[in-house]
Amino acid sequence: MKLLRAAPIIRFLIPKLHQTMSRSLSTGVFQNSQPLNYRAGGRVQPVDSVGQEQAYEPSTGRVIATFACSGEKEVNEAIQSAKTAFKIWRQKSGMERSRVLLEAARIIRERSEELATMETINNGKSIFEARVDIEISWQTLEYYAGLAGSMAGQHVQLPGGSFGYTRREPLGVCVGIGAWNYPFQIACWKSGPALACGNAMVYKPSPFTPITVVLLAEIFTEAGAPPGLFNVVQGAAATGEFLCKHAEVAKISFTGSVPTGSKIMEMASKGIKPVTLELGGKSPLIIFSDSNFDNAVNGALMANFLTQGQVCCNGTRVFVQRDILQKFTEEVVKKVAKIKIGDPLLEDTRMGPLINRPQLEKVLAFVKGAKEQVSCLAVKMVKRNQTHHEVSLSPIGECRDDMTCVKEEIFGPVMSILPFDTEEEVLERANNTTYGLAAGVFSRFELCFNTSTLNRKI
Ligand SMILES: NC(=O)c1ccc[n+]([C@@H]2O[C@H](COP(=O)([O-])OP(=O)(O)OC[C@H]3O[C@@H](n4cnc5c(N)ncnc54)[C@H](O)[C@@H]3O)[C@@H](O)[C@H]2O)c1
Ligand SMILES: C[N+](C)(C)CCCC=O
Repeated sequence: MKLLRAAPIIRFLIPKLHQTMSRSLSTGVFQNSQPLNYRAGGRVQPVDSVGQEQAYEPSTGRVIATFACSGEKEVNEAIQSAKTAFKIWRQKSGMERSRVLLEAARIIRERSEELATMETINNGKSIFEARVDIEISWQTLEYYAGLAGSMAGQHVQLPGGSFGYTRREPLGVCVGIGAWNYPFQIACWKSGPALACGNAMVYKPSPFTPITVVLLAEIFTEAGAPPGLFNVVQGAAATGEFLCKHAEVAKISFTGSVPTGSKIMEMASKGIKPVTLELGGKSPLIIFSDSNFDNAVNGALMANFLTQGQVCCNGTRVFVQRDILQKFTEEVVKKVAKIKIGDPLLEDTRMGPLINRPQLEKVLAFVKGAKEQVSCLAVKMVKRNQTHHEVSLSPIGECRDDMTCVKEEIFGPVMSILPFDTEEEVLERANNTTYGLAAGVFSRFELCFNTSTLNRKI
């Protein structure tokens, strides 16, 4: 049974204003002291390791966790733990599985402020955004809980009164490997459908963000999942490879970059394992001059600066119809200047730091390269914060399709603005990318589009 895939469409989420809740943690305080691996229903230290990693609090650059990367033996232990739970879980009815997922969703909702705070500390995104992430996380589990009870096979009438039927059966032990930009949410996207369908899971988060997924593992146990149903191994590429190559893994669900996705597919092919890949993007956002101007500007800001621009489906190639180009660029620059950058745990902060120093350097190199490619380029460095993982907001004026910053995924707060004249021209250019992930259109006309072909219906 395949894991279900989230719709690859930009959703212009309007974050809700949440009630301010009391928090015991502030920036610069949290220090992890517990094991970060999880198997057989509890936190454990790995039985072997392939090196060590450190996780940081991006807003201060402090090390908040030092942990061993799980070796081959520990990966095997986690898979055996999942196998044990699978034997119990696969016998449960959909309704029984649904109850556990609904209870997990309820606990997440109840603990959402604590979870959002931890996500902010380890990832750097503003608490304002992290709350939305946690809300989407429990909604994801609720959604799959809703499907669990109604999954059924088919009955096929055959000649002579015979019949055939199909059953939907779980695969077994599924592996989830996640990225660092939405640590808790990605773990829910993967575990929700896998567990709802009767599978067990071993999950490996990014070594940059090891903290919150272990809280999810504890929540599943508290919700009534059999011990071993959802396990966590920590580590980087080597640990991920042990997981992908393990003979008893039935399926791999991966979220991350295109180069890693390609390696995962290759490893999976050796064991003829099905894979689900959620990879990077360089998505177009097309703004026609007839669109509601304020909506379009706000949409472009969200599609470029959410989570400091570190979002897979961001609309980073912003195509703007030429007659509104100047007005649009001026308005974006004005609004970007007002985005409050700072301590991500403060209520009014809307942008925190990038995930780490290498990511910041990568982003700044793209901006520098863009300046070199176009002499009249307007790069607006609006503001930098004072911590060591500074953020620069850089809407880049009048880019060309052949520029590196337009072709490659930057994964940072950089918006490339590209003028266009006609609908036919922009559809051609929007689709001219090696990535296929999301797309957005602002217009007053009725539109239909998919990730590979954009068609405008009047
Ligand atoms: N499409 C989506 O839904 C989605 C969502 C979030 C992020 N992303 C993409 O993720 C990328 C950013 O995340 P990242 O930097 O963590 O990506 P990444 O590819 O570097 O790492 C992703 C995960 O893969 C692991 N990994 C690395 N090498 C591996 C290997 N050889 N074998 C097995 N596992 C391995 C990492 O440890 C991490 O857990 C961006 O490209 C972004 O667009 C996509
Ligand atoms: C659609 N969300 C909620 C912004 C999540 C996107 C995750 C991709 O990086």
